[in-house]
Amino acid sequence: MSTEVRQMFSSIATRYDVTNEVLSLGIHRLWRRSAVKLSGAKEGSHVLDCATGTGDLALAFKRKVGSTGRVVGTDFCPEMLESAPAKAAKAGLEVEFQVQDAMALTLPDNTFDVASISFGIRNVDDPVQCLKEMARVVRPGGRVVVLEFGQPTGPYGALFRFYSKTVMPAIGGLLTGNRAAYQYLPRTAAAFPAGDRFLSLMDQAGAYSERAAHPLLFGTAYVYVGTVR
Ligand SMILES: C[S@@+](CC[C@H](N)C(=O)[O-])C[C@H]1O[C@@H](n2cnc3c(N)ncnc32)[C@H](O)[C@@H]1O
Repeated sequence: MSTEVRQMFSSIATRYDVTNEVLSLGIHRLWRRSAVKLSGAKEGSHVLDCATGTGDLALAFKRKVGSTGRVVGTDFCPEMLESAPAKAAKAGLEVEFQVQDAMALTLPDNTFDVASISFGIRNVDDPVQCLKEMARVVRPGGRVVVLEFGQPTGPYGALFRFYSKTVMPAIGGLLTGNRAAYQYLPRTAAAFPAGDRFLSLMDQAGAYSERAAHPLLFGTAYVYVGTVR
């Protein structure tokens, strides 16, 4: 499973950013800002961004933590990471990037104030293991922040499902040449436990003293925040 996921991301890596921008109408930037705000990261904080892909959330964190802070962006797909260092350099931001599997990080315990993952946790083989692993590398009292799609309901939800099932694969396929990837991404988003169901995964991880779900745009996405025991 993880090999197929890695190959899929590798095939869309060079077109990922432009496709993201078009398909989200730029809204992903606002969502990332919310994730950074809710993480409690401040000047000087040490942050790990898992499944960082092309590094957008890592860069948003670096803007927050400043030159005294440290941000490490990790992903298990080297091709997704490829453009990240140049993006950071262009923005004048110093971020470290490493190839790492979010389910088995080769980083010491209690290293970071915050660990984050955006639109990545639904792609890992075992989200509970990933939540444990992220908590392991965060100091007690620090936070784990997850940004992930939800399943909005009502008339807006119907519109969103139509958009995900038809518009996303068509445009994503056109821009990347991999229509299947843009069928997989909304399909996994529709099936992934959101809201209270994700909070119970956080409970199963047994690593958080508090956890909360913050809906964005009528539940189109959520920011989940866990305080590490
Ligand atoms: C939809 S992209 C999101 C990228 C980025 N976080 C963002 O918000 O744009 C999902 C990313 O998760 C990565 N990924 C999936 N499973 C992973 C794992 N087990 N360990 C590390 N990265 C993983 C993929 O390589 C891909 O870059």
